Amino acid sequence: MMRTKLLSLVPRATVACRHMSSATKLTTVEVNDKTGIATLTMNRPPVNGLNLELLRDLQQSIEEIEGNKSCGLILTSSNPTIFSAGLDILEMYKPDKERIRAFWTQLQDVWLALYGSSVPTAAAINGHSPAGGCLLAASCEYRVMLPKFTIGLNETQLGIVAPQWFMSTYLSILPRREAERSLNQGRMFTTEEALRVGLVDEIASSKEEALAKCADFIATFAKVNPLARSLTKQQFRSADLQQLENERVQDLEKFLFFINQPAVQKGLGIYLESLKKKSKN
Ligand SMILES: CCCCCCCCC/C=C/C(=O)SCCNC(=O)CCNC(=O)[C@H](O)C(C)(C)COP(=O)(O)OP(=O)(O)OC[C@H]1O[C@@H](n2cnc3c(N)ncnc32)[C@H](O)[C@@H]1OP(=O)(O)O
Repeated sequence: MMRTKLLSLVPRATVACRHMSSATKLTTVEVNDKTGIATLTMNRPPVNGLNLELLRDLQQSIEEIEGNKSCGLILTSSNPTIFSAGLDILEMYKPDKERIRAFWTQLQDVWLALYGSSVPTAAAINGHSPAGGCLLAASCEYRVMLPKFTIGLNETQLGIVAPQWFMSTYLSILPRREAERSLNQGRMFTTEEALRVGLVDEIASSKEEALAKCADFIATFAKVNPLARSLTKQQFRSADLQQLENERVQDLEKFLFFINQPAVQKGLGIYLESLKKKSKN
């Protein structure tokens, strides 16, 4: 049975949204009293690397926003130059057996919750957004990005393979040819390039402006019947969601098999070293 919460199809736009502010350790949720829109901020220095704990907090925050009947969700970062560096490579390099299972399962859960969220979602991409960072942004329905940053699924550049549901997420935004080519290349798009191919919807000159544009997008649903909107979104996304639901155990095993290959471990080690050397220069 599909566990996505598209399914709590409670009308939302008609509900008076109340202010709520809650903090878990690595994410914060703040609801605007006037608009009822929740801003979910990732806050894991230095680069919002998606480790098990940040993923857990993201999941909890998304559930909280769904539960509080917010009118929409805006995902952003507290870091002024990085939206998210993607999966924390330290989770995948020389991994602990139990933890890496929990880590990948939690990533699946976050994707199911965000991509399948019953509320309108938007990402204010206020910094670099490679790989898993791009996955989170692309799981939202709308993206506004600041100039001079990069975004993309760069997995092949690291010698790893983006799984099927990463591909589906890209395909929900990009034309098939563009999605295939850029995934094969592991291409990182500049903000301007991302706008040109449709990976982002708008460019904003500041985080405040990006948040405002995301709120404007969410406001476009104010007069749309919330049940009709939610069911329509569900119809668009259910095949992708259902595919992971059906195959999540195999997806986990495939990930574990792949990540434990000596050549993959070697490649991740070299990549980590190159990142560290870069930050020492
Ligand atoms: C078939 C299916 C099979 C399935 C097969 C498996 C599929 C897996 C899918 C994987 C998805 C992913 O997301 S993989 C992750 C991909 N991510 C990336 O490639 C991003 C790499 N990072 C960057 O490009 C940059 O760091 C960037 C984010 C732009 C920020 O640049 P800055 O100059 O501001 O900062 P840096 O100096 O580089 O980084 C600061 C510190 O953070 C660390 N750091 C940076 N990114 C990190 C990261 N992702 N994980 C851990 N640590 C990271 C650096 O090493 C530094 O550590 P110190 O030196 O100690 O301070």
